[in-house]
Amino acid sequence: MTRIKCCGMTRVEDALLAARLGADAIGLVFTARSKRQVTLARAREIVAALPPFVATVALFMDDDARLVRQVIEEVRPTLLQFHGSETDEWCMQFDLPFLKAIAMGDGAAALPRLRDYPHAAGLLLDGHGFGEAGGSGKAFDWSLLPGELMQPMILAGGLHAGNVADAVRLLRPWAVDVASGVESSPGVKDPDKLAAFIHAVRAVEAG
Ligand SMILES: O=C(O)c1ccccc1N[C@@H]1O[C@H](COP(=O)(O)O)[C@@H](O)[C@H]1O
Repeated sequence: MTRIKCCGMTRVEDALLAARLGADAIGLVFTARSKRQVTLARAREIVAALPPFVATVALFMDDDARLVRQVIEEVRPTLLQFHGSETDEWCMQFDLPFLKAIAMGDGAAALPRLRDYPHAAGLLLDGHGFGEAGGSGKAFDWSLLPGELMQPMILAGGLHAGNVADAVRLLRPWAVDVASGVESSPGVKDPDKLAAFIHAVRAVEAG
C-alpha cells in the first residue's frame, strides 16, 4: 500500500478532510522560507484535532535547532522532515525519526546525496534544486532513480491527481507527498483536488 502525505497544512478543516479521505500523514511547515509556514499555535490546534493513526510531520529547512526543539516540545510531531543542507548527524540530535529531503532538481548531480543519510527513516525525493525551497510544484526526472534505495522512498515534487497514478505504478514508492498539487492557493487545500489525488493513488492499488 502506498502511504500518502499531504503537506503544508495551515487549516484544521483541511487536515481533517485529508484524514477523512484516507491520508496517512499531514505535513506542517515551520520554516520561514515557506509560503505555507504555520504558527505553533495553529499547528497545535491541527494536531489536537486529528483522529488517531494520522502521523504528523514537522518540516524545516536549515532552521535553528532551538526552533526544532520548541516544535517537538509544543507540537509533538511524529516525525521531522529536513529540506536544507542539514547533515545526517545534525538531523539525529533530536532523537525523533526524520525524513531527509533530497533535491533531485539538479539531475544526476543529486544521486551521491542519496547515500549521505544512513540514519534517516526515509528519503523524500523532491523536484527542486539544491538550496531552493520545496513546495514549488516542480517534478524531477524520474528516470534518474536507481532501482534500490537504502531507505523507504517518499516521492514528492509536482505530483497531482493527473500524474500520481503513473508515478506509483512506475516507481512503487513507499509513500507519495503532495503540497501545491492539491491547493487552491499556498496553504489552502482544494477539497476536490485532494479527493482526486487520494482516489488516484488508491485506484492503482485496487486495480
Ligand atoms: O511546502 C513548502 O512550502 C516547502 C517549503 C520548503 C521546503 C519544502 C516544502 N515543501 C515540501 O515539498 C514537497 C513538494 O511540494 P509540491 O507538491 O511540489 O508543491 C511537499 O510535499 C513538501 O514536503
